[in-house]
Amino acid sequence: MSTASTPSSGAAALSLEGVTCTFVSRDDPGQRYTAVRDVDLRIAPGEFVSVVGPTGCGKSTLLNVGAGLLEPSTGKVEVFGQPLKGVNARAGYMFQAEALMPWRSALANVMAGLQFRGVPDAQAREQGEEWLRRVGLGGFGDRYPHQLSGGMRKRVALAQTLILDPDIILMDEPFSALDIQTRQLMENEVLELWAASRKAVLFITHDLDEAIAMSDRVVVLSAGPASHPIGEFVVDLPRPRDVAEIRTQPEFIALHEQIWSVLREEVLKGYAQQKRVA
Ligand SMILES: Nc1ncnc2c1ncn2[C@@H]1O[C@H](COP(=O)(O)OP(=O)(O)OP(=O)(O)O)[C@@H](O)[C@H]1O
Repeated sequence: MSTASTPSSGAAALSLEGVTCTFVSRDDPGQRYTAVRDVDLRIAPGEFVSVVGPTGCGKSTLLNVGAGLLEPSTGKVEVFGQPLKGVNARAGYMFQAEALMPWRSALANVMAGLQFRGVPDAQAREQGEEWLRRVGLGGFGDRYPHQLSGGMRKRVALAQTLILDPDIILMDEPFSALDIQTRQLMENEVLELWAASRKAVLFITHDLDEAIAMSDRVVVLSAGPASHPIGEFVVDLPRPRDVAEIRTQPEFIALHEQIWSVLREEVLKGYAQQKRVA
């Protein structure tokens, strides 16, 4: 197994150490459910890390911990060497669900974060237009979310996240609702934008192909309860990458086989659990 360690020099952009999260059980309020247990996860500045694992294993839970939206039951969370208190102000998020404000145009959506930060309107507008151009939506600023396709809405959401220039980008299955062609276009766009500014990225996905194609490192989580990392793989495929083309490379296929051999059993366990619950 090409086990990896994060570059150790300097503080991690995001570091989770011994993180455990327990919830009141949804089935039996008298019981507690341990979603993740004793998780260590470090993302270096500029590193693109994907977390894969079976459905319901705790991927979003870890992302929420990194975002500061969920306080772990035990464990330590640090952002650039500082303990995280409250919401992670150095992070930007992109979630699976649509987060655009339907009453605002695309441009107004992209500008919103800057306006909330008190940036004067004219400046926010200028930057908003620039970001819409960067995500290929130059002429669409006055459209409302319902007038845009799913892929275009994702581009607006991407611009909305990146305009704030976060040092850490947290993405929770951002493209899972898109058709495969649009999805691959968006993945390539994200890689291009990432290459230009090299932020730390924590990317959550179900899709192992997507994880390998995008990342520097793939972390595999075990099935829950008490999910934890059971494998870590360095992806040393050359960049820039085209996510559609790279899948045909022998190195990609070999790595896919290697990771899948670890992930497969966990996916089966996760699936069996879901069936029991259903
Ligand atoms: N607030 C909560 N209260 C109770 N249980 C919760 C809560 N949040 C998450 N869980 C449970 O913790 C486990 C992990 O959930 P999480 O959403 O992190 O998994 P996931 O790997 O992101 O799932 P998916 O792949 O389906 O998106 C699940 O069993 C879920 O039901």
